[in-house]
Amino acid sequence: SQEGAQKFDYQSDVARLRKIVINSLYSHRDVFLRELISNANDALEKLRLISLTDKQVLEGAEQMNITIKSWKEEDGSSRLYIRDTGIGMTPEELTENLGTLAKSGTSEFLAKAESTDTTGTGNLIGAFGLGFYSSFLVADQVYVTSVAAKSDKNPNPEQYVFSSSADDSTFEVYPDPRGNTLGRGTEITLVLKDDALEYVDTQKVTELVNKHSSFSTSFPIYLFTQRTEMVPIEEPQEEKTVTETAEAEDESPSVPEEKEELEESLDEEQPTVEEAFDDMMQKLEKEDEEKGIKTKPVIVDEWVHLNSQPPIWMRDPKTVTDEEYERFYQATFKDYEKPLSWHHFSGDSGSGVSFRAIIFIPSKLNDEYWTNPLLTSAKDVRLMVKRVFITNDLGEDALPKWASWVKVVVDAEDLPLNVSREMLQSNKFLRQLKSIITKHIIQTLHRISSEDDPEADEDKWEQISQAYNNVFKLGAIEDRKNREKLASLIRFHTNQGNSTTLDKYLEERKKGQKQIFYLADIGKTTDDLSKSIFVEKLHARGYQVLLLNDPLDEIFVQNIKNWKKIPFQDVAKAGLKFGDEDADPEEEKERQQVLTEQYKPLLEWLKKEAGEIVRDVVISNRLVTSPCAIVADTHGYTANVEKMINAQQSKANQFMHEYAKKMKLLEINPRSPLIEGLLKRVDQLPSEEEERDLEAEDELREVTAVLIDGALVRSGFSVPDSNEFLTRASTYPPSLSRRLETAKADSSVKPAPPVETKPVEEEDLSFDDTHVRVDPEMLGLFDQADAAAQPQVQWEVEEVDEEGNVIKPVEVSHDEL
Ligand SMILES: Nc1ncnc2c1ncn2[C@@H]1O[C@H](COP(=O)(O)OP(=O)(O)OP(=O)(O)O)[C@@H](O)[C@H]1O
Repeated sequence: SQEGAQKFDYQSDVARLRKIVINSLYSHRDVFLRELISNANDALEKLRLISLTDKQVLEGAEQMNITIKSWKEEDGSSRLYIRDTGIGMTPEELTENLGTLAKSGTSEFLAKAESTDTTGTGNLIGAFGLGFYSSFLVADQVYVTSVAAKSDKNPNPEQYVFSSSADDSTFEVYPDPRGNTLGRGTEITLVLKDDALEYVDTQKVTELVNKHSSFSTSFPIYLFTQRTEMVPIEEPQEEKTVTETAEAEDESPSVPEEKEELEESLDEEQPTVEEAFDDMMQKLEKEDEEKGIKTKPVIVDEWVHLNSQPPIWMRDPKTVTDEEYERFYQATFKDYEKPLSWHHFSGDSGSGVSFRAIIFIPSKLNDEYWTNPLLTSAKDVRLMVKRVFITNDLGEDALPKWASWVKVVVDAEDLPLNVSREMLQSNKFLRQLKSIITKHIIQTLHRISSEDDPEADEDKWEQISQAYNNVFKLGAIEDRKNREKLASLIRFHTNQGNSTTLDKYLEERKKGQKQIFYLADIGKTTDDLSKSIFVEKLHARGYQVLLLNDPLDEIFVQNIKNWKKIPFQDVAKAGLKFGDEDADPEEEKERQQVLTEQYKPLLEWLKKEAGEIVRDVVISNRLVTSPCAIVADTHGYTANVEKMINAQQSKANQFMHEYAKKMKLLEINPRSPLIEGLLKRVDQLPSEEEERDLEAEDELREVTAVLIDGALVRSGFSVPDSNEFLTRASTYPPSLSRRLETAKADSSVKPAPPVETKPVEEEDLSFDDTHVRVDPEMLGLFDQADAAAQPQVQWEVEEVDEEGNVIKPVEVSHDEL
């Protein structure tokens, strides 16, 4: 062990992590280079950021870059050096940063990794990033040599070494006996394992850097290479550019100032293995001999600039391949899955700032999003100024809440480099950024979904729809300005077994139809919903009903209220109209009156029996085979809303709730034989008080109770005492139970008229808005205090498009996208 060395035990989590890395990730070991370069890049970014306010940190090393060198030592070991001139580490930081794991969620990660097979772990790495410990995938022994940047606190930083072998449970930290050779920054020395010698091959390294790091690293990466040149023998000139191979290893890599010249050599073939070298020599000698010149081969050292291409967002989108976008996304946002889609654009904001940006749509939302969608704030808007990373924390309001999942890189040309908290609020460009990004997300989505856009992609839209359908609902509720555009993206299931959008629904509506029919019941399957008694007649007649089973649905519908002026109609509520009711409303009224008169005794009887539950009993126009249904009055709660309200902790207005709960109607189906039978039996009851048949009344009361309870259940409401219902049903005389089950109504219906051909605008539409509303706040969807303190207006920032035109806050129809 080295002189002055301090020995430390790894923190237990580190020991576990290293074990996982070493044991199970063999097939993923290429990642080590990406991880080390990413750390180097981070260290350089930190340095650059501090240097904006404290110039002295730059002392010690002039340039900011990353250098990679592979070398075969005299002792036979092959080593890979990855060095950066970044912020560096003090000996305390070496111990702290490399000996412990500070990351949150580490333990869960470890537990997961230890319990999954290697393929699963491969994915985990991508998501988690193993960082420095991945070194041990390829190295038996690792040294981290580091000199921290100069600061007031640390005016004379010294060079220290962290040393650890792959199978040690301890590590050492000691002062470097060579003194300060780095100037500033960190050098990782990997003593490669015998089975990892492929990484000394410069071509292999070049390949890996190109693949994983070249787009995401904003500092130059140089790779040490050697090239053979033929030098004429006659003129024994000083070999300035030629170094003996053995010397180079002592020298810490210093990168030539004239980088440009060297870049071309990237494409040239570089002999890296001995056979290739010999071949080359022979060829060159032969060529020179042919020319009659006497030459000898010499080896020229070179630092080749690997990432000489401008960063991906600065390039012309036409020149960037899909694969490059995908790799860039995965490396930058640490997602092991590919993005579903992206949009690369540039613009000029009204405040004169030109910028370039790429927005990415991840393959799925992370779990956090739905735990509290309105409290999550955007974490992945990476702001750069002239290629320099500034921040990925643009504050609470960087994006609307519904869009907090989007991943963005944005590079602005003329923004002060020291973006502070206050600046985020006061800078005009940064304030505009939100609407610029939002607008582009929506445009991208519309392009993929719209049927007549050249970029439309049905399969992709299917995937996006799967992952983001609810996000669009949330967006339509939250973001009033973009409500229409977001709502038009939502897909709904229907009773006809397909899915549809609101626009398509209107296109396919029937003649005369002036309502958008929907049935909402949280948690039911769409299959269950399609069998609901409220849907039966609409379905039989051929009308489309949207089947909504997500908690957000009801809130969405109630917030937007109508689509293109056609109101939504809950089919479980009063007010349902087909739109083709008999031409003469008088006639219809008359028929209703005749029926009401005919059924009067039964209606009265039922009203007495169901008085606790419903406000009134009426003849139904919505039932086909079912004998009866419980329907919410216009001002009442449907079963779904009642469920949502009951789930709420605080029932602020108890009186209102009790009132709304009572606002139900019992509708009976005059065509049901059961109802007809019931009418007969009520009629048969003796009318004179003294002749009452108490036994017959009791029996009838039982039948009625079963019927009402059944209606409650089938209408989605809960039965006051469901046990009682079951007992009642089971104790009922078998003959009657059987009748209850088998009695079938005449199920013939009149089919709906053909599809409406007139556009919506030409129709005479009027609707009332007296329906009971579910207030999103009441349902705890929005944080109440928050919502009160920050009214909706907070999103209404002044919007300026990329061309600099102020966009007036007028409603833009989604067709204009
Ligand atoms: N080249 C370096 N220069 C300066 N500090 C470094 C360097 N490499 C690592 N570190 C320090 O060591 C810490 C641990 O590194 P490690 O790679 O294990 O995790 P990370 O970089 O924080 O996370 P991850 O790589 O998973 O994103 C870093 O956070 C950083 O502070």
